[in-house]
Amino acid sequence: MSVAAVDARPFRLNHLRPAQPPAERPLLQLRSMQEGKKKILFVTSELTDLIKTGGLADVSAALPRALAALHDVRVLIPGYAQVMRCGLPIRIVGSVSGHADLPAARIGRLDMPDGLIIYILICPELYEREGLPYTNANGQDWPDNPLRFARLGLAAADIAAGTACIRWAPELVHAHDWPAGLAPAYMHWRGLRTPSVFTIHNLAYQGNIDMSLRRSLGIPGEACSPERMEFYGKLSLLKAGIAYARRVTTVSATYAREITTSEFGCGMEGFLSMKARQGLLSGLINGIDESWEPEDDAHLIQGFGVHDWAGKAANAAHVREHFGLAPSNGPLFAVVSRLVRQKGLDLTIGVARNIVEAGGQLAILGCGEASIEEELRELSRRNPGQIAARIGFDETEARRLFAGSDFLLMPSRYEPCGLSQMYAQRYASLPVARRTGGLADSIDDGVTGFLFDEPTVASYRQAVDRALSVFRQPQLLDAMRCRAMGTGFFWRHAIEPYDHLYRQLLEVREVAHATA
Ligand SMILES: Nc1ncnc2c1ncn2[C@@H]1O[C@H](COP(=O)(O)OP(=O)(O)O[C@H]2O[C@H](CO)[C@@H](O)[C@H](O)[C@H]2O)[C@@H](O)[C@H]1O
Repeated sequence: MSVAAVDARPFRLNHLRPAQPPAERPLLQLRSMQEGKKKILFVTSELTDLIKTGGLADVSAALPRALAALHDVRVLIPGYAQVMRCGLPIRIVGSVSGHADLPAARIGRLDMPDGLIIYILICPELYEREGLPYTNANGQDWPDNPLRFARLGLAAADIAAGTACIRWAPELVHAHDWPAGLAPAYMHWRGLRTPSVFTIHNLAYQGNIDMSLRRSLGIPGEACSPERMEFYGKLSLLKAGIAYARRVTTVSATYAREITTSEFGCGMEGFLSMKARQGLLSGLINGIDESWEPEDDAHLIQGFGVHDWAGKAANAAHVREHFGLAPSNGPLFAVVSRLVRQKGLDLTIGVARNIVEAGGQLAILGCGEASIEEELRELSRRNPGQIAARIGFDETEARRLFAGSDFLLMPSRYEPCGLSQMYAQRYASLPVARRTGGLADSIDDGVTGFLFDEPTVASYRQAVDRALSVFRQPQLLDAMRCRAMGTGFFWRHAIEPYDHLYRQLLEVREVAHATA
């Protein structure tokens, strides 16, 4: 999850379809499914429908919808200016009182057209300002972020305790990334028995704050130890989530293992290893929502299906024209990415010449750190007609790039899961990616994409060469594209482990109640 500066425009409200129970399910079974539905509150700082800076927003929007057939999942999100002016009615349904320096706030309810219920934490002095969720327009963190996201965590605890007066109380709270890390903590400090799950989408963003803020956030003294949320002399909101949640998940099995090592653990490897040994840490791979359908995606210039590459070519022609690339029959490589060090753009700059010398072209869409943006602009200036970088955030162009490109470049230094490589495969663009995290778990090397091991230009170049070689073999290219399109990483195939986890935690709770 990003703290980098990106545009956060509202997205099409209807592009996510709710998961439907299969039509042939007998009525009785459906009724018992309804009865078995558990009330779950997602706590998140981004949601694609309303505000997005990266993959967290996609998961926060798609996973509750995919789970809707099994559970009553609702979402709590801060009432940023972009959320408050989303154009849909927000009804005030409750309120939460102040605590320490956290101001009182109101709870609004937003019913999305597809039925998803979103609770909005309305607190104008904390959230209604021009800028992005974590930063101002210049990319600097909001100085009151500790207060802003502590308020989010405490509101979740208020809702779980039933003190927010919204006439709905979750049986389980699922908090995401550091901005929601204090939700399980406040629940614990309030003595609530409602179980909580905390998901790490990106361990590198930790929400570490000054210890002197403890009192103003209403954090008790017991929290300031290495077994809790103290982290090298600071208080870490991410570590609070890990410490106090009943279970911790991250977004792929490989990343779950990686973060217990010093290479990927960002200083928390010891703490996470302990959680893993206790059986409290697991990796559940992300999915993609049902809108990723190349045959009828309204964003595309022309739809296409397997073996039918005319539509793909139409999108490629559009991309070339839109990006100012010369007409060509050569391979088209794409980058759709937040521009941060994690994503390895420096490595892509290192292989760019190989691509161009082999007759390939490169179209880059992204935004983020100013220095990386400038390096990419410079790369584009040096290779007119062959390499083009568009700095910005654009959902439609991103989809057209996935559809029009032959290969997607994703040389991430680490990647908790990654969604872009899943979108690309669905749209028959073969990912060239580092064998790490969710990239290793979602790309079948030589079958649906190309993996390389070391975060070096030399290792990456070998994978790019393999991609170029496949491009010269149309039958093999066709076969790999068809296999990639068939991988179908849809959420409907990925929700079962979440359902299992929720039920496991709730059963433990019911047994504890029964024996109390
Ligand atoms: N300029 C641009 N214009 C339009 N769309 C753009 C864009 N730049 C990026 N995107 C889109 O933003 C999303 C990025 O999601 P990723 O999962 O690939 O990475 P991110 O690092 O943000 O997410 C973090 O959280 C997710 C969710 O768990 C993990 O998958 C991931 O590994 C972790 O780093 C994708 O939907 C992508 O298409």
